[in-house]
Amino acid sequence: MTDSSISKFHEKTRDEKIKTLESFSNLSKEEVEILKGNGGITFDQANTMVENAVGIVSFPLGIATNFKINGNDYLVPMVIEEPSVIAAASKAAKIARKHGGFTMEADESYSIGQIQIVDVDVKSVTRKILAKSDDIITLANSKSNTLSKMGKGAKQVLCKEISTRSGPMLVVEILIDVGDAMGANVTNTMCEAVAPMIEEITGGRAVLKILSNYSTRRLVRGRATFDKEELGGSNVVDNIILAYEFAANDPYRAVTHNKGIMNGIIAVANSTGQDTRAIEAAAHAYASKDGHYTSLTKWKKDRDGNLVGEIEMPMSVGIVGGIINIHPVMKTCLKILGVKSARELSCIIGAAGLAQNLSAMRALASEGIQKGHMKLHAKNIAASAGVPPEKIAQVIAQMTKEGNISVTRAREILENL
Ligand SMILES: CC(C)(COP(=O)([O-])OP(=O)([O-])OC[C@H]1O[C@@H](n2cnc3c(N)ncnc32)[C@H](O)[C@@H]1OP(=O)([O-])[O-])[C@@H](O)C(=O)NCCC(=O)NCCSC(=O)C[C@@](C)(O)CC(=O)[O-]
Ligand SMILES: NC(=O)C1=CN([C@@H]2O[C@H](COP(=O)(O)OP(=O)(O)OC[C@H]3O[C@@H](n4cnc5c(N)ncnc54)[C@H](OP(=O)(O)O)[C@@H]3O)[C@@H](O)[C@H]2O)C=CC1
Repeated sequence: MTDSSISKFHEKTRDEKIKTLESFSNLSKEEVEILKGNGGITFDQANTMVENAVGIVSFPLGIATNFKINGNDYLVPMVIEEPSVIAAASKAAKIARKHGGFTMEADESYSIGQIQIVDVDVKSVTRKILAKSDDIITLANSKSNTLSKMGKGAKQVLCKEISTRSGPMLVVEILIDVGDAMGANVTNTMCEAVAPMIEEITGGRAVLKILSNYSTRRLVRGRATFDKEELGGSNVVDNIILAYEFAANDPYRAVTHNKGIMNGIIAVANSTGQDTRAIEAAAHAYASKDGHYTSLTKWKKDRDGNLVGEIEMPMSVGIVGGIINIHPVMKTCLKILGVKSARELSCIIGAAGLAQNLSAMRALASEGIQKGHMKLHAKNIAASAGVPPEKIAQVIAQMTKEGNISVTRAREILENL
Protein backbone atom coordinates (compact mmCIF):
# COMPACT_ATOMS: atom_id res chain seq x y z
CA MET A 1 0.00 0.00 0.00
CA THR A 2 1.52 3.34 -1.05
CA ASP A 3 -1.40 5.77 -1.22
CA SER A 4 -1.84 8.00 1.85
CA SER A 5 -5.27 9.28 0.75
CA ILE A 6 -7.26 6.95 2.93
CA SER A 7 -10.83 8.15 3.07
CA LYS A 8 -12.58 7.78 6.45
CA PHE A 9 -9.37 6.67 8.17
CA HIS A 10 -10.82 8.36 11.27
CA GLU A 11 -13.77 5.99 11.24
CA LYS A 12 -11.55 2.89 11.45
CA THR A 13 -10.93 1.17 14.78
CA ARG A 14 -7.54 1.56 16.43
CA ASP A 15 -6.56 -1.94 15.29
CA GLU A 16 -7.57 -1.18 11.70
CA LYS A 17 -5.59 2.08 11.77
CA ILE A 18 -2.50 0.27 13.04
CA LYS A 19 -2.96 -2.48 10.41
CA THR A 20 -3.04 0.23 7.74
CA LEU A 21 0.21 1.70 9.10
CA GLU A 22 1.76 -1.76 9.28
CA SER A 23 1.15 -2.30 5.60
CA PHE A 24 1.89 1.31 4.48
CA SER A 25 5.19 1.56 6.37
CA ASN A 26 6.16 -2.09 6.51
CA LEU A 27 6.23 -2.05 10.32
CA SER A 28 7.67 -5.04 12.17
CA LYS A 29 5.66 -6.93 14.82
CA GLU A 30 7.84 -5.22 17.45
CA GLU A 31 7.04 -1.74 16.05
CA VAL A 32 3.33 -2.56 16.06
CA GLU A 33 3.62 -3.56 19.72
CA ILE A 34 5.43 -0.28 20.47
CA LEU A 35 2.51 1.67 18.95
CA LYS A 36 0.04 -0.35 20.99
CA GLY A 37 2.01 0.32 24.18
CA ASN A 38 1.59 3.23 26.53
CA GLY A 39 4.03 5.81 25.29
CA GLY A 40 7.17 3.84 24.89
CA ILE A 41 9.68 4.61 27.60
CA THR A 42 10.31 2.99 30.94
CA PHE A 43 10.97 4.98 34.06
CA ASP A 44 14.61 3.89 33.91
CA GLN A 45 14.90 5.40 30.42
CA ALA A 46 13.22 8.60 31.60
CA ASN A 47 15.64 8.72 34.49
CA THR A 48 18.61 8.66 32.11
CA MET A 49 17.09 11.41 29.93
CA VAL A 50 16.53 14.09 32.59
CA GLU A 51 17.49 14.92 36.14
CA ASN A 52 15.36 14.29 39.24
CA ALA A 53 12.89 12.19 37.23
CA VAL A 54 9.78 11.12 39.14
CA GLY A 55 7.43 9.98 36.37
CA ILE A 56 6.44 10.01 32.71
CA VAL A 57 3.71 12.05 30.98
CA SER A 58 2.00 10.68 27.87
CA PHE A 59 0.51 12.55 24.92
CA PRO A 60 -1.76 11.34 22.12
CA LEU A 61 -0.13 10.15 18.90
CA GLY A 62 -2.35 10.44 15.81
CA ILE A 63 -1.85 10.08 12.07
CA ALA A 64 -2.57 12.73 9.47
CA THR A 65 -3.59 11.23 6.14
CA ASN A 66 -3.51 12.42 2.52
CA PHE A 67 -0.04 14.00 2.44
CA LYS A 68 1.70 14.01 -0.94
CA ILE A 69 5.03 15.82 -0.77
CA ASN A 70 7.39 16.07 -3.76
CA GLY A 71 5.41 13.26 -5.39
CA ASN A 72 5.71 10.88 -2.42
CA ASP A 73 2.84 9.79 -0.19
CA TYR A 74 3.22 10.03 3.59
CA LEU A 75 1.13 9.11 6.59
CA VAL A 76 2.28 11.74 9.06
CA PRO A 77 2.53 11.00 12.80
CA MET A 78 1.55 13.93 15.03
CA VAL A 79 1.91 14.16 18.81
CA ILE A 80 -0.34 16.88 20.16
CA GLU A 81 -2.88 17.37 22.94
CA GLU A 82 -5.12 19.77 20.98
CA PRO A 83 -8.21 18.41 19.21
CA SER A 84 -8.89 19.17 15.52
CA VAL A 85 -5.23 19.71 14.53
CA ILE A 86 -4.78 16.24 13.00
CA ALA A 87 -8.17 16.42 11.28
CA ALA A 88 -7.31 19.88 9.95
CA ALA A 89 -3.93 18.74 8.58
CA SER A 90 -5.58 15.75 6.88
CA LYS A 91 -8.27 17.95 5.37
CA ALA A 92 -5.79 20.47 3.93
CA ALA A 93 -3.57 17.67 2.58
CA LYS A 94 -6.63 16.14 0.92
CA ILE A 95 -7.48 19.44 -0.81
CA ALA A 96 -3.83 19.95 -1.86
CA ARG A 97 -3.70 16.55 -3.61
CA LYS A 98 -5.95 17.75 -6.45
CA HIS A 99 -3.12 20.02 -7.68
CA GLY A 100 -0.26 17.63 -6.94
CA GLY A 101 0.25 18.07 -3.20
CA PHE A 102 3.15 19.97 -1.60
CA THR A 103 6.35 20.94 -3.40
CA MET A 104 9.01 21.40 -0.75
CA GLU A 105 12.78 21.87 -0.57
CA ALA A 106 15.20 22.06 2.34
CA ASP A 107 18.68 23.60 2.42
CA GLU A 108 21.72 21.48 3.30
CA SER A 109 21.85 20.99 7.10
CA TYR A 110 24.21 23.83 8.02
CA SER A 111 24.39 24.79 11.68
CA ILE A 112 26.05 28.01 12.85
CA GLY A 113 28.47 27.85 15.78
CA GLN A 114 29.39 31.14 17.46
CA ILE A 115 32.54 32.02 19.38
CA GLN A 116 32.42 35.38 21.15
CA ILE A 117 35.85 37.06 21.32
CA VAL A 118 36.46 40.11 23.52
CA ASP A 119 39.47 42.34 24.30
CA VAL A 120 40.61 42.53 20.67
CA ASP A 121 40.94 45.06 17.88
CA VAL A 122 38.25 43.47 15.71
CA LYS A 123 39.37 44.86 12.35
CA SER A 124 42.97 43.75 12.60
CA VAL A 125 42.28 40.23 13.93
CA THR A 126 39.57 39.38 11.39
CA ARG A 127 42.17 39.06 8.60
CA LYS A 128 44.32 36.81 10.79
CA ILE A 129 41.40 34.49 11.55
CA LEU A 130 40.33 34.20 7.94
CA ALA A 131 43.93 33.42 6.96
CA LYS A 132 43.88 30.52 9.43
CA SER A 133 40.42 29.23 8.37
CA ASP A 134 41.76 25.90 7.13
CA ASP A 135 43.48 25.15 10.46
CA ILE A 136 40.32 26.05 12.39
CA ILE A 137 38.19 23.84 10.12
CA THR A 138 40.61 20.90 10.39
CA LEU A 139 40.63 21.12 14.20
CA ALA A 140 36.82 21.35 14.33
CA ASN A 141 36.43 18.33 12.05
CA SER A 142 38.72 16.21 14.22
CA LYS A 143 35.77 16.13 16.66
CA SER A 144 33.39 14.10 14.46
CA ASN A 145 34.50 10.94 12.72
CA THR A 146 31.11 10.35 11.16
CA LEU A 147 30.70 13.82 9.68
CA SER A 148 34.27 13.78 8.34
CA LYS A 149 33.72 10.37 6.73
CA MET A 150 30.51 11.65 5.15
CA GLY A 151 32.41 14.63 3.66
CA LYS A 152 30.40 16.93 5.92
CA GLY A 153 31.39 18.85 9.07
CA ALA A 154 32.85 22.37 9.44
CA LYS A 155 33.12 24.11 6.07
CA GLN A 156 33.54 27.84 6.52
CA VAL A 157 34.68 30.46 9.03
CA LEU A 158 33.08 33.90 9.10
CA CYS A 159 33.75 36.94 11.28
CA LYS A 160 31.44 39.75 12.29
CA GLU A 161 31.71 42.71 14.62
CA ILE A 162 28.99 43.66 17.05
CA SER A 163 28.77 46.88 19.03
CA THR A 164 27.70 46.54 22.63
CA ARG A 165 27.59 48.69 25.76
CA SER A 166 30.67 46.75 26.87
CA GLY A 167 32.49 47.72 23.69
CA PRO A 168 33.02 46.11 20.29
CA MET A 169 33.17 42.32 20.11
CA LEU A 170 34.21 39.85 17.48
CA VAL A 171 31.89 36.94 16.73
CA VAL A 172 33.54 34.10 14.86
CA GLU A 173 30.97 31.91 13.16
CA ILE A 174 31.64 28.40 11.94
CA LEU A 175 29.30 26.90 9.36
CA ILE A 176 29.00 23.17 9.93
CA ASP A 177 27.19 20.69 7.72
CA VAL A 178 25.75 18.44 10.43
CA GLY A 179 24.37 15.86 8.00
CA ASP A 180 21.34 14.05 9.35
CA ALA A 181 21.68 15.32 12.94
CA MET A 182 20.04 18.38 14.48
CA GLY A 183 23.64 19.11 15.36
CA ALA A 184 23.59 21.15 18.59
CA ASN A 185 25.99 18.90 20.50
CA VAL A 186 28.44 18.44 17.68
CA THR A 187 28.40 22.19 16.97
CA ASN A 188 29.04 23.05 20.61
CA THR A 189 31.85 20.47 20.80
CA MET A 190 33.51 21.96 17.71
CA CYS A 191 33.13 25.55 19.01
CA GLU A 192 34.74 24.64 22.33
CA ALA A 193 37.52 22.76 20.54
CA VAL A 194 38.54 25.68 18.30
CA ALA A 195 38.12 28.48 20.86
CA PRO A 196 41.69 28.18 22.29
CA MET A 197 43.13 28.31 18.74
CA ILE A 198 41.10 31.46 18.02
CA GLU A 199 42.31 33.00 21.29
CA GLU A 200 45.87 32.27 20.24
CA ILE A 201 45.39 33.76 16.76
CA THR A 202 43.67 36.91 18.05
CA GLY A 203 45.27 37.43 21.46
CA GLY A 204 41.69 37.95 22.71
CA ARG A 205 39.48 36.05 25.13
CA ALA A 206 36.76 33.60 24.07
CA VAL A 207 33.68 33.95 26.30
CA LEU A 208 30.72 32.03 24.77
CA LYS A 209 31.19 29.03 22.48
CA ILE A 210 27.75 27.85 21.41
CA LEU A 211 25.52 27.06 18.47
CA SER A 212 23.06 29.67 17.22
CA ASN A 213 19.50 28.42 17.12
CA TYR A 214 18.72 31.04 14.48
CA SER A 215 19.18 28.45 11.73
CA THR A 216 19.05 30.74 8.72
CA ARG A 217 21.39 28.47 6.74
CA ARG A 218 18.89 25.66 7.15
CA LEU A 219 15.60 26.85 5.72
CA VAL A 220 12.71 24.78 4.50
CA ARG A 221 10.46 26.29 1.86
CA GLY A 222 7.62 25.15 -0.30
CA ARG A 223 4.18 25.68 -1.73
CA ALA A 224 0.88 24.06 -2.51
CA THR A 225 -2.17 24.97 -4.58
CA PHE A 226 -5.59 24.54 -3.00
CA ASP A 227 -8.52 24.16 -5.35
CA LYS A 228 -11.04 26.99 -5.10
CA GLU A 229 -14.08 24.73 -5.40
CA GLU A 230 -12.84 22.37 -2.69
CA LEU A 231 -12.23 25.34 -0.43
CA GLY A 232 -15.85 26.40 -0.82
CA GLY A 233 -15.68 28.81 -3.78
CA SER A 234 -14.09 32.12 -4.79
CA ASN A 235 -15.57 33.91 -1.79
CA VAL A 236 -13.71 31.68 0.61
CA VAL A 237 -10.48 32.13 -1.38
CA ASP A 238 -10.91 35.92 -1.24
CA ASN A 239 -11.61 35.82 2.48
CA ILE A 240 -8.52 33.69 3.10
CA ILE A 241 -6.41 36.27 1.27
CA LEU A 242 -7.96 39.01 3.42
CA ALA A 243 -7.18 36.89 6.51
CA TYR A 244 -3.58 36.55 5.31
CA GLU A 245 -3.28 40.32 4.77
CA PHE A 246 -4.50 40.82 8.35
CA ALA A 247 -1.71 38.52 9.64
CA ALA A 248 0.89 40.04 7.34
CA ASN A 249 0.20 43.52 8.66
CA ASP A 250 -0.73 43.13 12.34
CA PRO A 251 1.59 41.35 14.78
CA TYR A 252 -1.32 40.62 17.15
CA ARG A 253 -2.96 38.59 14.39
CA ALA A 254 0.36 37.23 13.04
CA VAL A 255 1.22 35.56 16.36
CA THR A 256 -2.08 33.62 16.31
CA HIS A 257 -1.70 32.86 12.59
CA ASN A 258 1.82 31.50 13.21
CA LYS A 259 0.56 29.57 16.26
CA GLY A 260 -1.72 27.76 13.82
CA ILE A 261 1.32 26.96 11.63
CA MET A 262 3.23 25.73 14.70
CA ASN A 263 0.30 23.38 15.52
CA GLY A 264 1.43 21.34 12.52
CA ILE A 265 5.18 21.90 12.85
CA ILE A 266 5.47 21.04 16.54
CA ALA A 267 3.13 18.04 16.38
CA VAL A 268 5.30 16.33 13.76
CA ALA A 269 8.48 17.49 15.51
CA ASN A 270 7.21 15.97 18.79
CA SER A 271 6.43 12.66 17.17
CA THR A 272 9.95 12.38 15.76
CA GLY A 273 11.89 13.50 18.83
CA GLN A 274 12.97 16.98 17.73
CA ASP A 275 14.12 19.90 19.86
CA THR A 276 10.90 21.90 19.58
CA ARG A 277 12.26 24.85 21.59
CA ALA A 278 14.94 25.34 18.96
CA ILE A 279 12.37 25.20 16.14
CA GLU A 280 10.01 27.66 17.89
CA ALA A 281 12.75 30.17 18.78
CA ALA A 282 14.08 30.22 15.21
CA ALA A 283 10.60 30.43 13.67
CA HIS A 284 9.59 33.54 15.57
CA ALA A 285 12.94 35.26 14.99
CA TYR A 286 12.53 34.53 11.26
CA ALA A 287 9.01 35.94 11.35
CA SER A 288 10.61 39.21 12.51
CA LYS A 289 13.51 39.26 10.09
CA ASP A 290 12.29 42.35 8.21
CA GLY A 291 11.96 44.44 11.37
CA HIS A 292 8.37 43.62 12.22
CA TYR A 293 6.69 40.35 13.25
CA THR A 294 4.70 38.89 10.37
CA SER A 295 3.29 35.70 8.82
CA LEU A 296 5.57 32.72 8.11
CA THR A 297 3.39 31.93 5.10
CA LYS A 298 2.26 33.90 2.04
CA TRP A 299 -1.04 33.44 0.21
CA LYS A 300 -2.21 34.53 -3.24
CA LYS A 301 -4.52 33.47 -6.08
CA ASP A 302 -3.32 31.79 -9.26
CA ARG A 303 -4.69 32.60 -12.73
CA ASP A 304 -7.56 30.14 -12.27
CA GLY A 305 -8.59 31.61 -8.93
CA ASN A 306 -7.15 28.74 -6.87
CA LEU A 307 -5.34 29.55 -3.65
CA VAL A 308 -1.55 29.24 -3.57
CA GLY A 309 0.24 29.04 -0.21
CA GLU A 310 3.96 29.35 0.43
CA ILE A 311 5.99 28.77 3.56
CA GLU A 312 9.63 29.52 4.40
CA MET A 313 11.22 29.13 7.81
CA PRO A 314 14.27 27.74 9.60
CA MET A 315 14.03 24.01 10.30
CA SER A 316 16.73 22.44 12.40
CA VAL A 317 15.84 18.76 12.69
CA GLY A 318 17.58 15.40 12.67
CA ILE A 319 16.94 11.72 12.15
CA VAL A 320 19.91 10.69 14.33
CA GLY A 321 21.17 11.98 17.68
CA GLY A 322 19.44 13.47 20.72
CA ILE A 323 16.75 11.09 21.94
CA ILE A 324 15.73 10.04 18.42
CA ASN A 325 17.53 6.71 18.55
CA ILE A 326 16.52 6.05 22.15
CA HIS A 327 12.76 6.63 22.25
CA PRO A 328 10.99 3.60 20.73
CA VAL A 329 7.81 5.46 19.71
CA MET A 330 9.78 8.24 18.03
CA LYS A 331 11.92 5.72 16.18
CA THR A 332 8.70 4.03 15.04
CA CYS A 333 7.28 7.37 13.89
CA LEU A 334 10.36 7.90 11.73
CA LYS A 335 9.78 4.42 10.31
CA ILE A 336 6.14 5.34 9.58
CA LEU A 337 7.39 8.35 7.63
CA GLY A 338 10.09 6.28 5.96
CA VAL A 339 12.40 9.31 5.85
CA LYS A 340 15.94 8.81 4.61
CA SER A 341 17.44 12.18 5.56
CA ALA A 342 17.02 15.16 7.86
CA ARG A 343 16.20 17.29 4.83
CA GLU A 344 13.32 14.99 3.85
CA LEU A 345 11.99 15.27 7.42
CA SER A 346 12.25 19.09 7.17
CA CYS A 347 10.12 19.02 4.02
CA ILE A 348 7.41 16.97 5.76
CA ILE A 349 7.38 19.23 8.81
CA GLY A 350 7.20 22.36 6.62
CA ALA A 351 4.29 20.86 4.65
CA ALA A 352 2.44 20.06 7.88
CA GLY A 353 2.83 23.73 8.91
CA LEU A 354 1.47 25.01 5.60
CA ALA A 355 -1.43 22.52 5.70
CA GLN A 356 -2.37 23.52 9.22
CA ASN A 357 -2.35 27.20 8.32
CA LEU A 358 -4.62 26.57 5.32
CA SER A 359 -7.20 24.65 7.36
CA ALA A 360 -7.31 27.19 10.17
CA MET A 361 -7.71 30.06 7.70
CA ARG A 362 -10.32 28.19 5.66
CA ALA A 363 -12.38 27.62 8.81
CA LEU A 364 -11.88 31.21 10.03
CA ALA A 365 -12.74 32.67 6.63
CA SER A 366 -15.91 30.59 6.25
CA GLU A 367 -17.89 28.92 9.05
CA GLY A 368 -15.62 30.14 11.92
CA ILE A 369 -13.21 28.11 14.02
CA GLN A 370 -15.61 26.85 16.69
CA LYS A 371 -17.77 24.64 14.47
CA GLY A 372 -15.09 22.08 13.55
CA HIS A 373 -12.81 22.62 16.53
CA MET A 374 -15.51 22.54 19.22
CA LYS A 375 -17.14 19.47 17.69
CA LEU A 376 -13.88 17.61 18.26
CA HIS A 377 -13.12 19.36 21.56
CA ALA A 378 -16.52 18.24 22.88
CA LYS A 379 -14.99 14.89 23.91
CA ASN A 380 -12.57 16.71 26.25
CA ILE A 381 -15.40 18.86 27.61
CA ALA A 382 -17.49 15.78 28.34
CA ALA A 383 -14.54 13.97 29.93
CA SER A 384 -13.69 16.95 32.16
CA ALA A 385 -17.36 17.10 33.25
CA GLY A 386 -16.89 13.55 34.56
CA VAL A 387 -18.89 11.78 31.83
CA PRO A 388 -17.79 8.10 31.77
CA PRO A 389 -16.37 6.85 28.41
CA GLU A 390 -19.46 4.73 27.56
CA LYS A 391 -21.76 7.79 27.81
CA ILE A 392 -19.53 10.36 26.05
CA ALA A 393 -21.07 9.84 22.58
CA GLN A 394 -24.60 10.35 23.94
CA VAL A 395 -23.67 13.53 25.81
CA ILE A 396 -21.82 14.97 22.81
CA ALA A 397 -24.75 14.24 20.49
CA GLN A 398 -27.09 16.12 22.83
CA MET A 399 -24.72 19.10 23.31
CA THR A 400 -24.11 19.35 19.53
CA LYS A 401 -27.86 19.21 18.82
CA GLU A 402 -28.41 22.08 21.26
CA GLY A 403 -25.35 24.03 20.06
CA ASN A 404 -24.26 24.31 23.70
CA ILE A 405 -20.92 22.59 24.21
CA SER A 406 -19.94 23.35 27.79
CA VAL A 407 -18.90 21.56 30.97
CA THR A 408 -22.02 22.75 32.81
CA ARG A 409 -24.34 21.44 30.11
CA ALA A 410 -22.44 18.12 29.90
CA ARG A 411 -22.95 17.65 33.68
CA GLU A 412 -26.68 18.44 33.39
CA ILE A 413 -27.15 16.00 30.49
CA LEU A 414 -25.26 13.30 32.40
CA GLU A 415 -27.50 13.76 35.47
CA ASN A 416 -30.59 13.35 33.28
CA LEU A 417 -29.39 10.23 31.46
C1 LIG B 1 -11.99 19.87 11.88
C2 LIG B 1 -12.26 19.99 10.40
C3 LIG B 1 -11.13 19.32 9.61
C4 LIG B 1 -13.57 19.31 10.06
O1 LIG B 1 -13.89 19.60 8.75
P1 LIG B 1 -15.07 18.92 7.96
O2 LIG B 1 -15.56 19.90 6.98
O3 LIG B 1 -16.05 18.32 8.91
O4 LIG B 1 -14.31 17.76 7.23
P2 LIG B 1 -14.75 17.00 5.92
O5 LIG B 1 -16.00 16.25 6.21
O6 LIG B 1 -14.71 17.94 4.75
O7 LIG B 1 -13.55 15.97 5.75
C5 LIG B 1 -12.42 16.26 4.93
C6 LIG B 1 -11.23 15.47 5.47
O8 LIG B 1 -10.80 16.05 6.70
C7 LIG B 1 -10.34 14.98 7.55
N1 LIG B 1 -11.22 14.89 8.72
C8 LIG B 1 -12.43 15.44 8.92
N2 LIG B 1 -12.91 15.14 10.14
C9 LIG B 1 -11.98 14.37 10.73
C10 LIG B 1 -11.88 13.74 12.00
N3 LIG B 1 -12.83 13.83 12.92
N4 LIG B 1 -10.77 13.03 12.27
C11 LIG B 1 -9.78 12.91 11.36
N5 LIG B 1 -9.81 13.49 10.15
C12 LIG B 1 -10.90 14.20 9.83
C13 LIG B 1 -10.42 13.70 6.73
O9 LIG B 1 -9.21 13.50 6.05
C14 LIG B 1 -11.53 14.04 5.77
O10 LIG B 1 -11.49 13.26 4.60
P3 LIG B 1 -12.31 11.87 4.53
O11 LIG B 1 -11.70 10.96 5.55
O12 LIG B 1 -13.72 12.21 4.88
O13 LIG B 1 -12.09 11.42 3.15
C15 LIG B 1 -12.35 21.49 9.95
O14 LIG B 1 -13.41 22.10 10.63
C16 LIG B 1 -11.09 22.28 10.19
O15 LIG B 1 -10.12 22.15 9.48
N6 LIG B 1 -11.10 23.17 11.20
C17 LIG B 1 -9.93 23.91 11.61
C18 LIG B 1 -9.36 23.25 12.79
C19 LIG B 1 -8.08 23.90 13.30
O16 LIG B 1 -7.46 24.71 12.67
N7 LIG B 1 -7.70 23.51 14.49
C20 LIG B 1 -6.57 24.01 15.16
C21 LIG B 1 -6.97 24.45 16.53
S1 LIG B 1 -7.47 26.14 16.55
C22 LIG B 1 -5.95 26.94 16.71
O17 LIG B 1 -5.21 26.59 17.58
C23 LIG B 1 -5.33 27.84 15.69
C24 LIG B 1 -6.00 29.06 15.17
C25 LIG B 1 -7.25 28.71 14.46
O18 LIG B 1 -6.27 30.02 16.15
C26 LIG B 1 -4.98 29.62 14.20
C27 LIG B 1 -5.41 30.86 13.49
O19 LIG B 1 -6.13 31.69 14.07
O20 LIG B 1 -4.94 31.04 12.32
N1 LIG C 1 20.81 25.30 21.85
C1 LIG C 1 20.39 24.08 21.53
O1 LIG C 1 19.52 23.92 20.69
C2 LIG C 1 20.97 22.88 22.23
C3 LIG C 1 20.38 21.66 22.01
N2 LIG C 1 20.94 20.53 22.54
C4 LIG C 1 20.38 19.19 22.30
O2 LIG C 1 21.27 18.51 21.40
C5 LIG C 1 20.62 17.42 20.79
C6 LIG C 1 20.96 17.35 19.32
O3 LIG C 1 22.36 17.38 19.15
P1 LIG C 1 23.07 16.49 18.03
O4 LIG C 1 24.43 17.04 17.84
O5 LIG C 1 22.19 16.43 16.83
O6 LIG C 1 23.00 15.07 18.70
P2 LIG C 1 24.06 13.98 19.05
O7 LIG C 1 25.34 14.54 19.51
O8 LIG C 1 23.34 13.03 19.93
O9 LIG C 1 24.23 13.27 17.63
C7 LIG C 1 24.98 13.81 16.60
C8 LIG C 1 26.12 12.86 16.31
O10 LIG C 1 25.64 11.66 15.72
C9 LIG C 1 26.69 11.08 14.95
N3 LIG C 1 26.12 10.66 13.65
C10 LIG C 1 25.91 9.38 13.27
N4 LIG C 1 25.37 9.33 12.06
C11 LIG C 1 25.20 10.61 11.63
C12 LIG C 1 24.68 11.21 10.45
N5 LIG C 1 24.18 10.46 9.45
N6 LIG C 1 24.64 12.56 10.35
C13 LIG C 1 25.11 13.32 11.35
N7 LIG C 1 25.64 12.82 12.49
C14 LIG C 1 25.68 11.46 12.64
C15 LIG C 1 27.81 12.12 14.85
O11 LIG C 1 28.76 11.83 15.86
P3 LIG C 1 30.11 11.01 15.64
O12 LIG C 1 30.91 11.71 14.61
O13 LIG C 1 30.75 11.03 16.99
O14 LIG C 1 29.65 9.64 15.21
C16 LIG C 1 27.10 13.40 15.31
O15 LIG C 1 27.96 14.30 15.90
C17 LIG C 1 19.15 17.63 21.01
O16 LIG C 1 18.71 16.72 21.98
C18 LIG C 1 19.09 19.06 21.58
O17 LIG C 1 17.97 19.20 22.43
C19 LIG C 1 22.09 20.57 23.27
C20 LIG C 1 22.68 21.77 23.52
C21 LIG C 1 22.16 23.04 23.08
